[in-house]
Amino acid sequence: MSERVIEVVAGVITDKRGRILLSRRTPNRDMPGLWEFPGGKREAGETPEAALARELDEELGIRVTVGAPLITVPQQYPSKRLRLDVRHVVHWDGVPRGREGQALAWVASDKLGRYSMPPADLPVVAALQTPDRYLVTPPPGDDDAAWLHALDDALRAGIRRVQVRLPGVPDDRRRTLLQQALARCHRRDARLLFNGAVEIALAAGAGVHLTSTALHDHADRPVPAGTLLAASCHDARDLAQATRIGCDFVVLGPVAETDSHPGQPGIGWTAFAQLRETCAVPIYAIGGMMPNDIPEARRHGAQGIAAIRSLWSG
Ligand SMILES: Nc1nc2c([nH]c(=O)n2[C@@H]2O[C@H](COP(=O)(O)OP(=O)(O)OP(=O)(O)O)[C@@H](O)[C@H]2O)c(=O)[nH]1
Ligand SMILES: [Mg+2]
Repeated sequence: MSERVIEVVAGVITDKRGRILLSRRTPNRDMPGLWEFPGGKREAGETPEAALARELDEELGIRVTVGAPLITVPQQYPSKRLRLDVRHVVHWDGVPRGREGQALAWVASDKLGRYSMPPADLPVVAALQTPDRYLVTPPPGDDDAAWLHALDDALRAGIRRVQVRLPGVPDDRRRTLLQQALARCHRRDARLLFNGAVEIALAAGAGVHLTSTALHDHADRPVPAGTLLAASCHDARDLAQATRIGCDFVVLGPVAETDSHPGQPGIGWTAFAQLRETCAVPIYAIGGMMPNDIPEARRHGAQGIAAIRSLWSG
């Protein structure tokens, strides 16, 4: 494994209609024909902002104002390691042209998935398209109404992805709770994944969240395309298996110590980023995570955070 990390800066350039500019790699470079966010390698002594401005002038002939960081993706390729630092471009002068003979395309954000991209770009697309918070529900205790009320509060606060865990809840009550939770999520255009038997999730019309144990019970993707599939991962072996069976996203951790596992130290951000390098699946960081950790999570290649306590008010 090569130790030197290539620092790459790329830009998300969005037009007034919300379309994003992609650039196609030309035949004479590595990964020819794949679509990417315009940008390139940072030179020694250059800030990321200066490097991106220079690359976009060279490649597209535009002068840009570089805005907020979106995500930084550490990625191991067969022959190199890179860190892809993606920034929003807030303003530009000039009309983008493929100055190096490359094709360009303005693509609606929800159509980005139709373009073949390098592995490091999959977490970037996920960061553009999908929520930065994944709520994991606490057990309902003996008060279903209070639990549903707290779910409504979370949805009202902007949560759009929910993992429902109902350990030890008897069949009938579980079926009813799941239906009621699903109705609330649908009303807010949020997606619900059930952490439990695949048949129960599919029968209810929910997505599936596999535990790190259940993840290894499947040889193939156990749900149709269009039904969300996620898994809990702790190490590179779990991430490889999640990739093999086609998980749409995973959670990885614990990053920090959590109240639910006191005394068990987290893996920390450095190990998190090293694990993220080994795969291309979108990852939420879990374990002691709060909403104000999202920028740090994004800097280490996570698309956001997963949490119970800090995303649930009940
Ligand atoms: N610009 C850009 N590079 C990406 C993306 N995703 C990704 O894996 N890469 C990789 O990051 C590296 C960036 O190199 P580049 O070829 O754009 O570098 P450059 O513009 O400085 O060109 P040059 O090295 O040919 O002079 C390549 O290995 C490329 O495959 C992306 O979205 N945008
Ligand atoms: Mg380039």
